[in-house]
Amino acid sequence: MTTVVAQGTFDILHPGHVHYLSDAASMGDCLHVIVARGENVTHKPAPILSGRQRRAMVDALAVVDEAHLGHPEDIFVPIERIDPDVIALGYDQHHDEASLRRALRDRGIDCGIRRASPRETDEDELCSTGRIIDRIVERRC
Ligand SMILES: Cc1cc2nc3c(=O)[nH]c(=O)nc-3n(C[C@H](O)[C@H](O)[C@H](O)COP(=O)(O)O)c2cc1C
Ligand SMILES: Nc1ncnc2c1ncn2[C@@H]1O[C@H](COP(=O)(O)OP(=O)(O)OP(=O)(O)O)[C@@H](O)[C@H]1O
Repeated sequence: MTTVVAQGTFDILHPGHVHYLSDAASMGDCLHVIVARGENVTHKPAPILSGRQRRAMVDALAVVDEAHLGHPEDIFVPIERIDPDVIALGYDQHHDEASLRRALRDRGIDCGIRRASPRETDEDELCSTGRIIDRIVERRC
């Protein structure tokens, strides 16, 4: 039984998220997803939707076995609880694999790190939360 963990903000779901989570699910038998707390999303604008709503939407996807709202202070607490075999990072996620590997080793967590693939996007698809919001502003405001 191979347990995989994926994580992200998942604000306003789009096909890029579904691709990432399907790819992560294909790396094992059971997929857990950690949904970032709004206060910890510091590298881009804060999410529009609440953590509770983002978690519920991710949890409803068929490829996801269980979605968890992330820990507010220590990102390794849910990892210790889930005890995954693999952490699947999104293709463009900013996390540095070497430092993540070191932090996992320091905490005594034995798991691999893999990268998901990017999705080939059709011209009529918007696979970015930021771009979906830009289009809403452009067309409705
Ligand atoms: C292994 C791992 C575990 C994480 N666990 C949490 C967590 O418990 N709580 C949280 O708020 N963020 C957690 N994060 C951080 C966010 O998911 C991530 O840094 C970010 O804010 C979402 O980025 P993205 O939506 O741009 O991909 C974790 C990140 C990693 C790599
Ligand atoms: N087109 C895509 N192909 C594959 N994975 C994707 C794609 N779009 C998003 N993802 C994955 O889903 C993860 C979580 O997405 P996130 O919540 O950061 O949304 P986003 O749409 O990338 O946000 P934004 O466009 O506002 O930066 C991303 O880090 C990325 O790895």
